[in-house]
Amino acid sequence: MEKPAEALLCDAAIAGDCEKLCELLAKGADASYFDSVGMTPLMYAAAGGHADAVRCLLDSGAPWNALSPSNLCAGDLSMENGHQEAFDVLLNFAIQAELVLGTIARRAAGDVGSNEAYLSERVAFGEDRIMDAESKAVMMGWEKPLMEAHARAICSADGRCGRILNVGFGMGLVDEAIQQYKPMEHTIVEAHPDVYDRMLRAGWGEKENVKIVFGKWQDVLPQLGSFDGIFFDTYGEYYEDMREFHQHLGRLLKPNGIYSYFNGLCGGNPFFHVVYCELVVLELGNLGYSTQFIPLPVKDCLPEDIWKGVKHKYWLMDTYYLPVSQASCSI
Ligand SMILES: C[S@@+](CC[C@H](N)C(=O)[O-])C[C@H]1O[C@@H](n2cnc3c(N)ncnc32)[C@H](O)[C@@H]1O
Repeated sequence: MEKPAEALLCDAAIAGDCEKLCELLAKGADASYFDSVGMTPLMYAAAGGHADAVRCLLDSGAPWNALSPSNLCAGDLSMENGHQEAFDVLLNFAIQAELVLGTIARRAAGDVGSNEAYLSERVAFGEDRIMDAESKAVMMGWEKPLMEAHARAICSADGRCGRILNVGFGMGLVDEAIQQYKPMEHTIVEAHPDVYDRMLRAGWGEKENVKIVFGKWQDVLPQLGSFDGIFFDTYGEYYEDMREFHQHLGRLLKPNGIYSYFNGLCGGNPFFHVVYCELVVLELGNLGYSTQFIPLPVKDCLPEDIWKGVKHKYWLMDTYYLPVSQASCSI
């Protein structure tokens, strides 16, 4: 008995047989098919490094972001197996797709998302974490070395620590690290009333060089001046919100200033993470900023039991890529 067209599609993808793939697809075989082990033809083509087959399947509507039962997408499989050409084809396609999708989503929504629910609910403060009402972690202590590295990056513009802005106080880890550099002025924007209350009780309101601005960054930006270093790390917001923040960098960041953000975008999947790193590079590039990533190993910060009691594991990779952005002309 002849196999179904989609099973033949998988066979052709495994073999990298583009002629057969084209023939099957032209006859209507479904490029988004998952076989009995949860794999798609695109995943097979990517795992085998068949770049032309990957192209052909993507052009026929194969979903680039479909996940296997082990939570791997075609891009992860090309990456894991060291197939650079197939990886590049997938990466370029994914970036274009997300750019288009973002534009469509913005048009449909009319505005960026909102984290009103998070801001109106209580948060719980633990020794090494802040949790929201749904048992998701707002901030965790394991990020301390990352926050110290972010502080170092944004406090070094022109070799001195001038005016610094941090958006999102959380556990105050990055702010404690920023204080070590004795900034001329240190502005902190925080929107959650419980976090704000806690920072006041911890004495942040009395520090001479610290100015706390309570409110959502979206609402308080007009009150802020311009800065030598800016760090952005909010919670419950989307990529679109950060993208919106970036539109204000031209006014907020001084010409030689340094901008960085918590790079947790798609922290659960290596390929999606690369796609979003590249997307930010591209979008900041269009705004006149050049971005470099400093790789930081984080495996040792994440012992097995770190996620105990946390509903969503927001970071699953061994390396953190710390972004450092500066106006292209100042580099
Ligand atoms: C992940 S935590 C920041 C952690 C911080 N970098 C640290 O070192 O501890 C995010 C913080 O952003 C705040 N936040 C969320 N949305 C915000 C908004 N729109 N404007 C200002 N702050 C916001 C949250 O209440 C939370 O305190």
